[in-house]
Amino acid sequence: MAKRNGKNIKGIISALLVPFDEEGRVNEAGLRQIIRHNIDEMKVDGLYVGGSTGENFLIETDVKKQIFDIAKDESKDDIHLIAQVGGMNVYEAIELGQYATELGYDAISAVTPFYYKFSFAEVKEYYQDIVNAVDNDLIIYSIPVLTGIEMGLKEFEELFALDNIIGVKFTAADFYLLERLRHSFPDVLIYSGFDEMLFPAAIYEVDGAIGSTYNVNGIRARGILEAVKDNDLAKARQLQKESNDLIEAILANGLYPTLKRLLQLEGCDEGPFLSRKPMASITDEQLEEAKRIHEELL
Ligand SMILES: CC(=O)N[C@H](C=O)[C@@H](O)[C@H](O)[C@H](O)CO
Ligand SMILES: CC(=O)C(=O)O
Repeated sequence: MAKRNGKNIKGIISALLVPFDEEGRVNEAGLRQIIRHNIDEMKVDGLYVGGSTGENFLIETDVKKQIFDIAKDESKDDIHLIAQVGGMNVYEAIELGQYATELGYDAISAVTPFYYKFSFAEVKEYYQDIVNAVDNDLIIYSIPVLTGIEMGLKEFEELFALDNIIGVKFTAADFYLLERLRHSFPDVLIYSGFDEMLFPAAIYEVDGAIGSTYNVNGIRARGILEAVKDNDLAKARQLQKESNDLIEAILANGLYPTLKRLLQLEGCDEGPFLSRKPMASITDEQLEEAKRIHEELL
């Protein structure tokens, strides 16, 4: 029986990074350190497990389950857990959704299916199939720049009308659509998906933010949400500026390898922090730059 805690998930949620070893296996000790770093140092409200940031589309179903297990075991009930289960295989999405629900995940999330140019009718049926089969709350993951699936107000309205769909991780720079969604669906949970645009998203009263850089920049991000709530826009803008100096440098140096290196420099030091092939692991030059980023921008 699902706990149905989805509606409580607000605030800063890190998209969990996963360190791999030379053979592409999960470095469990390192992963546990990253989870602890998020909880103890970044003070995050939750973790988004199995996202792009976790290199999730590069790994096997049983490894996805292993990562869900480790995240639950390490974080217990201290924070909210969202399991990203979506992909191009709806049967796998259902299997993973049921698995994470059994483990006690507060909600599941599913990216829109990608690669083939699916029609909206196909996308809707995909979500319908998942919520029919999984007894949990579901957060849509919309990231058109990577999936090619663009949805407007009408499409979101149809999806939000499905039972158990409670929110959307909105990873787009379309602030017009964001405003229309917020205004039209005051009870739907909306999470900002681009960390570099958290401040403007917060002005439109998103419920929280889900992103990769919160693994290392969670404190500033929380500061942005709080400053906007307190109507201190100058402070929020300053924190976004500092965050974006950091994010710009991270993106230029390679997003996931640099984030993993920054975590190592923050003391998550157990075992290899490699990427899953075909994603490249960090080079010596990138290591040097990560050191500079750590010293000057974090
Ligand atoms: C593809 C990807 O990683 N997207 C993340 C969330 O959706 C973001 O957190 C970005 O990584 C971040 O905003 C940097 O661009
Ligand atoms: C939220 C994000 O970065 C992800 O898909 O992992």
